[in-house]
Amino acid sequence: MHAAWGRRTDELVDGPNSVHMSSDVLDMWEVRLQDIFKGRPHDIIDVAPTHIVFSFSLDIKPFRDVIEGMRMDTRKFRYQNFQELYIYSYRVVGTFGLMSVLVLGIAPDSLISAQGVYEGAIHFGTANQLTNILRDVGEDATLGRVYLSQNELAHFGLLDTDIFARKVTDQWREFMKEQIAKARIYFNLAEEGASQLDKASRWQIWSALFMYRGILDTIEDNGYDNFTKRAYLLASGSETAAMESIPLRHSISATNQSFLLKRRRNPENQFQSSSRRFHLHTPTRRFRIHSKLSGFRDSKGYARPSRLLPATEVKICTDNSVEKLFSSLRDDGSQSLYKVKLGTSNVYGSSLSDLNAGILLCVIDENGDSILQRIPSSIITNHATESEDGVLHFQRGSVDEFTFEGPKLGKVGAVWISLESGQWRLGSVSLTVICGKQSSLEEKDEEKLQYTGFSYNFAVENILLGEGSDSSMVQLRPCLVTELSGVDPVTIFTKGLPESTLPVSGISNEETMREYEDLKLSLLLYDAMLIFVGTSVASFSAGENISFAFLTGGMGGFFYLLLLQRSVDGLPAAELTSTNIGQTNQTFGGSKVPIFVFALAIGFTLLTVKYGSGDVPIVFTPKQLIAGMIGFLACKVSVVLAAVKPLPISLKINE
Ligand SMILES: CC(C)=CCC/C(C)=C/CC/C(C)=C/COP(=O)(O)OP(=O)(O)O
Repeated sequence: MHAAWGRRTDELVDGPNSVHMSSDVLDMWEVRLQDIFKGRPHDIIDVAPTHIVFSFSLDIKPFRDVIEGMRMDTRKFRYQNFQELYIYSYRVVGTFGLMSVLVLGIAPDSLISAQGVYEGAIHFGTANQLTNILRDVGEDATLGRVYLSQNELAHFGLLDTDIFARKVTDQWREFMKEQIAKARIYFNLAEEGASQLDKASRWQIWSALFMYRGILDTIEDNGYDNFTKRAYLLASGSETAAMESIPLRHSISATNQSFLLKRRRNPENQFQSSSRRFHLHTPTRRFRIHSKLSGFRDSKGYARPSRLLPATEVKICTDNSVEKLFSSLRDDGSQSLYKVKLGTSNVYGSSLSDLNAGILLCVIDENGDSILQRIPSSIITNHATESEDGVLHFQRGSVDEFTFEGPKLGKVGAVWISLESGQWRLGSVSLTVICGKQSSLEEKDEEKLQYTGFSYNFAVENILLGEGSDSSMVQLRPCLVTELSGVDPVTIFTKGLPESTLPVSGISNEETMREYEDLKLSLLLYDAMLIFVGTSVASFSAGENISFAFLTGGMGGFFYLLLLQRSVDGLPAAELTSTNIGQTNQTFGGSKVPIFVFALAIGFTLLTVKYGSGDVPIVFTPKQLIAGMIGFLACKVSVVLAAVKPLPISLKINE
């Protein structure tokens, strides 16, 4: 909770929107915090904190104190005495220590009271903050900030101006010696508390204590010149800089909440910025929030993931993994298998821009029961045989399929999709959930286990998430729910639903074919209408012969269109698509030949009736030739009409 929430809070002051930082923003942040504690997360990244709050029965007080620390940071640039500095240190770091104890755990055979351990944690925060302040005196001075007790400075005859002058004087050295001694006292007090932590967590805290203490040693080694030299841990060099860049908050959350908040270090961000505020330095910004500050979401209209349930890690969907998952699926109906298909848009630049980032997926059922999953951009499986090993996901035009096992949810009401950092354009989403149903005795004998499930489709149209977009998260509600049942769920999982049951998302083959069929039929109908109208007009205004010539030309044009359509249908692409369209093709496949034959029959009948008697000489006047030509050209006019406004005939027929 504290890691993810702290990181987001840190973003407010250090992130891209920090320029908007104001007391209003902090007030809003506090409202969001209260909502988390009421079980009403505003967005996907609030889901994990909400879960942790309820799982560990966390108290809201330290979180409020963090926000208060931020308020201090926006308005307070001088600290009169150590007391003020202590309060500030507690708020921005000690709070984190306090919250961590619950996650780290106290040893059952602890020699001191729980309160003593909590105090140790606060002391660690104080020691760490004092150390950071001493390390960053020079950097803070360039920002016009002095995080040192004014009274203590005065005690050594020092003023702010001495700090801005950046001179290592004797007074400064004496002052520094006293400050370092004080920080060491707090480290010692922290160590007493750390020794009472759960055995599994102790080593982590001890090593952190050891590392942070090293900063004080380095300041001494630098002759107390913290104006122009930065004290790295242990010694200078890339290795130590890298050590420094693994913040404790980070490693604690990674160890203890890994099932929820897996993240990697960003190798680009190895150096720290000025250490004030939360000291959640650059590497911790893996959970960057890209929503603009104006983008605080109104939670009305949003699904409420009020109860977060654990699920297994996400795996790449392969025949192998699906079979394994199904074989391990409990048949008491309490577990379900989930398969999610995430398509990345085809639009240029849609690929996930930050390869260290993951996609967050939250599946929320109608009762608020939810599963939160982090899907990394590349999943390394343990099985060397898996051909998909290390494949990069979320690339332009790709459709990535993942599976996981989780508790049985009710009907899915919504999914939330978000990305940790960078930018990504979502193209399509579908979700299939299969639940093993307990088989009856009779069925058990036959070893036939019935599976039930749902397939959910979501209408998605190239949704840009992250940088460059107003939002880092999207909520999708299912637009089509298909109920599934049967005895062979593996096929549905690996091969997907039969094409005919799939809905259209974007422009599918089926839709394209329907449009094509509409176009074809529109052409013929428009042409037939033009021939009919033209012939009628000609017979009233120019006589029978002219109208007959028009009709003959029109019929010629009609045949021409039919032949043209037949040859287009014969092209490989059309054949390919027609095999996919199933239903649509059946509707029109049968009628194509009769229309052609019917039209031919009418044409021949007309000609036979007209000329078969031998009364009319088969010689055409120029007027008749022109009328015939105009009749033929009616097919061209129908091409224009059909292109401008195709008649939606096939859709209607299908419906
Ligand atoms: C009983 C006991 C001692 C419990 C330990 C509690 C605990 C985990 C305290 C950590 C406080 C601390 C040093 C935070 C700084 O983390 P950071 O990663 O932000 O540090 P940085 O800003 O200096 O890099």
